[in-house]
Amino acid sequence: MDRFLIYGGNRLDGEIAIGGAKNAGLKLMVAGLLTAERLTLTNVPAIADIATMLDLLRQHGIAVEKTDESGRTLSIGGDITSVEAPYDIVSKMRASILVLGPLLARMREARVSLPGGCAIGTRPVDLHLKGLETLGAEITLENGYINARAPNGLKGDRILLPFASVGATENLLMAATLARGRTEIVNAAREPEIGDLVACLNAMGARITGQGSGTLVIDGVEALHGAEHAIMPDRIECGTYACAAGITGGDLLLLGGRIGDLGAVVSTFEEAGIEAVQEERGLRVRRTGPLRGVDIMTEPYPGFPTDMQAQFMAMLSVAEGASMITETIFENRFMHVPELNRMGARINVHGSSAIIRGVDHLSGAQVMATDLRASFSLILAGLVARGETSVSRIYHLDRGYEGVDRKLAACGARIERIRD
Ligand SMILES: CC(=O)N[C@H]1[C@@H](OP(=O)(O)OP(=O)(O)OC[C@H]2O[C@@H](n3ccc(=O)[nH]c3=O)[C@H](O)[C@@H]2O)O[C@H](CO)[C@@H](O)[C@@H]1O
Ligand SMILES: C=C(OP(=O)(O)O)C(=O)O
Repeated sequence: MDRFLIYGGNRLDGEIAIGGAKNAGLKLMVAGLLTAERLTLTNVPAIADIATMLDLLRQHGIAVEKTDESGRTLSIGGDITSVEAPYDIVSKMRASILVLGPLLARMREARVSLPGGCAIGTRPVDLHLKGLETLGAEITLENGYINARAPNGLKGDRILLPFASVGATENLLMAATLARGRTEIVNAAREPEIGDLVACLNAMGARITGQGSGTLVIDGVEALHGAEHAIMPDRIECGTYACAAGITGGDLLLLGGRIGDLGAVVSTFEEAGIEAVQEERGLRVRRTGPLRGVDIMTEPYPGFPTDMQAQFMAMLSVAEGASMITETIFENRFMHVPELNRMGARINVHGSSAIIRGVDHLSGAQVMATDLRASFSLILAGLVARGETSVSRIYHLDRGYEGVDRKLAACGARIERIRD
């Protein structure tokens, strides 16, 4: 199992290229199930989750080809020969559940393994299933699988989501593009990745309006056609490297980064003493003075994203004063706390809140990554810790970040990947 060795203390200066967004790319690949024609995606990141989604699409019989040398362009298309998403793939990556709506819409049946929980929470899919039932699907759960049928096709209706779930919004949105008549998704999630999916689906011939308003209106069409779409830049990768500039007191130009996608993260950076300015080539991020403690509550977009919580916690562990972070999206997303505390942080968790008392310095230690964003919080801590930090179980990190050691080292970090 690979690990990272980091020698802390260097300030980061330079440029880092931000890749295509994992949380947009995965759904855009799934959108390829909605048409027999070719969907071409560009700006595809080279991360493990994209490779897993590629396996899943191939399992459904879809041909996926890399059409340029760098592998950043994928051409997806063909006939669906299997409507089953098996446990061994779904258990590796929860986003696999998103094939359910498109398979039902196009093939009128689907059999998808229940994803189950993961390190950050129980993560049920009840809202996906209830919404599809509202569109006329018959759903049963058996032997750990969701069996879904819509023998007469799906039929548009009004769906009120009790919580603005990202995945449920995406699953229902894709299903509704091929349903008969009009579907309204009320209290739909407003994350920028959903905007990217809407843009691609509309380019494929879907009729969707209302993105960003909280209500999506979808007028179903007979069939979708091929299209070409560039995956949006990854706002979480961008925010993560912005934290690397912040914690090391550096100055980074995050190429391709877009301030407009960051929502509440921008004002939180400002409060903490970090300036983020949009430049022509990307987002310039630098520290303007000492790091200051801030209070954060995670919320659906445009609120502060749960996917940036762990990275901010690492940064605030060396800020002046105290901070409080309240996690409202997932019930178990503080797994990085004991590891940060092993490096000398002073963090106490009380229920869904963590109190972080800033310390003068962290010290290098052997720590273990527990999930994707937690992994990067340990790297951030390692970048400023005194001495050597070893972060193990970085397969979590490889799910969603490309070339971390290369990108950080190019800006002055001392980090190396050890292949044990
Ligand atoms: C691949 C991808 O894009 N993942 C993102 C997506 O995950 P994901 O799509 O799973 O996130 P959701 O918005 O659906 O989930 C948020 C909360 O709602 C709960 N819930 C969700 C669906 C449901 O049917 N029932 C239910 O109770 C979940 O358990 C969780 O506590 O959005 C999250 C919230 O911004 C991000 O942290 C993830 O990085
Ligand atoms: C939680 C995340 O991803 P997933 O939903 O795929 O687990 C994430 O991207 O931080």
